Amino acid sequence: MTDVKVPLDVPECMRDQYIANYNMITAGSGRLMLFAGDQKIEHLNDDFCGDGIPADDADPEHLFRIASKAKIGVLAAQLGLISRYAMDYPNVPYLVKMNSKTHLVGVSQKDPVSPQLWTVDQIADIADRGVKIAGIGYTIYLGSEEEADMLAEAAQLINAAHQYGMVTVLWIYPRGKAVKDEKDAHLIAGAAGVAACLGSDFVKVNAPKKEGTNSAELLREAVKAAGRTKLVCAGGSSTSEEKFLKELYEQIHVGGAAGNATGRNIHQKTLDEAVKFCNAIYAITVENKTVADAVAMLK
Ligand SMILES: O=P(O)(O)OC[C@H]1O[C@](O)(COP(=O)(O)O)[C@@H](O)[C@@H]1O
Repeated sequence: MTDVKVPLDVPECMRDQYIANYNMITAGSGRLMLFAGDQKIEHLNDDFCGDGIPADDADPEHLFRIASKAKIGVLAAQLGLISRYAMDYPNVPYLVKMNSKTHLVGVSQKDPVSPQLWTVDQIADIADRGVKIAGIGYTIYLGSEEEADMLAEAAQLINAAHQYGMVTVLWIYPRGKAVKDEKDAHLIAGAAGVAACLGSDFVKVNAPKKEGTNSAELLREAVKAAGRTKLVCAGGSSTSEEKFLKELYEQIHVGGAAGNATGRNIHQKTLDEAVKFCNAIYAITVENKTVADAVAMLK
C-alpha cells in the first residue's frame, strides 16, 4: 500500500472516505487505470459504429459489461449513463465525468468550452443509493477563450468533491486558436502544473510528441510539474495491442506517469477481447508486470 497524502481541503471527518476511494481506484498501488467511457458525448457515434468496430460497441451497455468483467481502476462516464446501468453493475467503481461536449463544432469555428452538467451534491445522492462513485472528472481546454470559466468551475468542483471524500481527475487539453501545438511537451507540462494548482488528485493529458524524440522521455517535464498531482496519459485512437502496451510501459517506467486513461483501445473490441486487453493494461499499470507478461495475457 502506498501512503495516501490527504489534501487539506478534505474535511477531517471525510479523510477515511477519501483514502478508501483513492485505494479503491488504485488498488493501493498509487497508479490509476481509468477506463474512459465518456465518449458517447465526446465523439458521438463515430467511435462506436463503423468500419472495423465490432457490433458489441454499438450498445452503451458494452462499457459496463467490460468494466464488470475486467480488472479496471475506475470507469469514467456521465451521470445519466451511470444512473441507467449501475443498478445492474454495482461492483464497478465509477468516476462521474462532470462536463462533456461533442466534436461537432470544430476548433476552427469556435474555441472549445464544456460547462458543468451536474453538481457534486447530485453525484453524492446517487452514491448514497449504493453506487460506488469514487470520484469526479472534468475537462479544461487550456488556451480557449473560455478558459477562465472552465478553470473556475474545475476549482470549485474539486473543492466540492473533496468535501465528500471523492477523488478528482482533471482532463487538461491545450486547445483553441491560441494553441499552436497541442502536443508540445512544455505546454503539456504547463497543463500539469495548472492541475496541481487547482488541487486535483490526478491529471490526464495527451502524451507529448515531437518528431524524432522519445515521447516517454518528453513526459518527464510534465510529471515534475504536476508534483503531488499524479499524471496519467490518454490512450488515443485504436492501435496494435503490443505497441499500446509498450508505450504504456514506457510512459510509466521512463516518463514517470502514474497510469493511463484509455477509451477506444478498449471499447472498440468484442467483449472477450476488451476484457483481456483491460487485464493486460491493468497488469502493467497496477500489478507492475512487464510488457511480455501483459502480451502473454492476450493469448
Ligand atoms: O483513449 P482515448 O480513446 O483517446 O480516450 C481518452 C479520452 O480522450 C477523449 O476522447 C477526448 O479526447 P479528444 O477531445 O482529443 O477526442 C475523452 O473522451 C476520453 O476520456
